[in-house]
Amino acid sequence: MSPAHAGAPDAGVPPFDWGALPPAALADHLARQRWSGARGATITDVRVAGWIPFPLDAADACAIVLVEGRVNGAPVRWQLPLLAPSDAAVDLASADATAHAPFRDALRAALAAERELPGRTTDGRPLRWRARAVARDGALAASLPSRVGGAEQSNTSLLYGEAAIVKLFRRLERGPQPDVEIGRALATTRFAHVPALLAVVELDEDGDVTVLAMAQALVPRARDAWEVVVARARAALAGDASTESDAGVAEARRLGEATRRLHDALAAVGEEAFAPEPATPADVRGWAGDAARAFDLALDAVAPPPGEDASTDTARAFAEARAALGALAARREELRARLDALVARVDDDAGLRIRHHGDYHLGQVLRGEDGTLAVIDFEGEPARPLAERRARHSPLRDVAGMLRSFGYAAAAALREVSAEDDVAPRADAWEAAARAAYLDGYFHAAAEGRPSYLPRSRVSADALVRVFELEKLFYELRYEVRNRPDWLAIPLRGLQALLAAEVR
Ligand SMILES: Nc1ncnc2c1ncn2[C@@H]1O[C@H](COP(=O)(O)OP(=O)(O)O)[C@@H](O)[C@H]1O
Ligand SMILES: O=P(O)(O)O[C@H]1O[C@H](CO)[C@@H](O[C@H]2O[C@H](CO)[C@@H](O)[C@H](O)[C@H]2O)[C@H](O)[C@H]1O
Repeated sequence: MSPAHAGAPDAGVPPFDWGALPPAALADHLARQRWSGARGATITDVRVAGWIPFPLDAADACAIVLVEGRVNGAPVRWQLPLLAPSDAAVDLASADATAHAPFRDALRAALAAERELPGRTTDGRPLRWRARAVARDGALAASLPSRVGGAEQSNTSLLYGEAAIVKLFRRLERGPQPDVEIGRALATTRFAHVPALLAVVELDEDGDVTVLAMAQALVPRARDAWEVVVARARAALAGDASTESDAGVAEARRLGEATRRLHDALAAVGEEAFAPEPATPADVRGWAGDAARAFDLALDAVAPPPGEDASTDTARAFAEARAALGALAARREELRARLDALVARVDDDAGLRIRHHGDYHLGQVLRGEDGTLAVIDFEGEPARPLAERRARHSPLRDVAGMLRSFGYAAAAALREVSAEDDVAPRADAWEAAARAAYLDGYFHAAAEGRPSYLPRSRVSADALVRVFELEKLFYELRYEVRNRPDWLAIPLRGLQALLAAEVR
């Protein structure tokens, strides 16, 4: 690669030709990252689409590089903050600027100063990187020790002391980013369980705006509800029912109440993009269709990859999932009939479609040291297109997501105990108690009665939750195939339980 002119370099920093990064090295790097959403996939047509030179105090060339490619034929765009790779082999993993403290410092300073930086596309059109403050509370003003977030996540988060967290969105789509949109909107409501939005970074391409990053107030020393609830499930399995597990059920009820408050607030935001709309019988049929389609996608996802080595643990997990989904495929008509019966049960009593969280699970609720809850990550399911993630939907989809998460927590605790301990019935009992408490918290949180966004009858509400749980479960099977094949058994356990209840 020839170092060539690449925008306006800082004095003393050797210029670097970002446009000449080899597509093969980029494709290989992306296929290894969870944040690419294409881990293990073949990424084709990879190219550098543009870059914004990012000045650092240190003498390293750095840029926010925009990369385009196709995953299974669909176009995807990513942002890669990179330092100029020093080796001829172009090791992009070690060039990731987020791992480099001077980059993190420079990013914080740029956010605090609301900097604008010029860049250009590979074909010479201008780009603008623009930081904008949302709250001027000084959380980003001072230099603080920074680190890269350690959580398993879909993007990359940078933490600054105990003050702020900056999330760099990795897969980019033009238009409003729901995480920012909902964070801003909730700040106008009485809903207190959301960290303050501090700043936003946008990319301006001749008036087309893409959100690149957001800064939020950090909840210091937070534990997420996943950690807390799995600990409770573990205690329940150990037979310590009197203390920890009872507390787990109380925690589930509190989460139910917080979810209800979240939906109350989202339904009350006075903006066009948030205005509730009626959920029609056609919508309900569409949601059942989504669940059926999610099943087909899950079935495709567990197909053996070409040249699979059947002796590996991953191949065995795939084979197990294939067998379970294959058995269900043979009963496809039955599944369809069951979905139709659920649709009929709801009829015209589906409530309203409102903005909702969209990827709600225990990992999305933080618990501060004082026990305060904070809901994060309003981006929606990362694999869905932006338009779907911003669409209004039944809020019961979030309820179903959290119920699935209790199933995950029970299964995760179960995985830790020896197969000889016959504790599966205890895991089932704990999950049933947590589910019941969560639903009780959600439906009975308020003395003021049922809000108009919920179905009038609990029978309709429960039927909708069932449809969304099935859809989520099939989504999870696909998610685990791509990201954690050794966790495939978890949604499979949920599938068996749901089918025992639903398809007879
Ligand atoms: N405001 C916050 N305060 C403390 N930790 C946070 C905050 N926001 C996110 N985190 C941490 O960062 C992780 C990833 O955040 P999340 O928004 O879920 O990212 P992603 O969209 O990439 O999955 C969370 O699981 C949590 O551990
Ligand atoms: O990265 P995101 O948090 O936006 O969401 C994705 O990753 C989640 C896992 O980190 C995944 O959630 C699934 O696993 C959780 C336990 O790790 C469990 O609590 C959830 O119920 C289960 O769906 C989520 O589906 C995915 O979109």
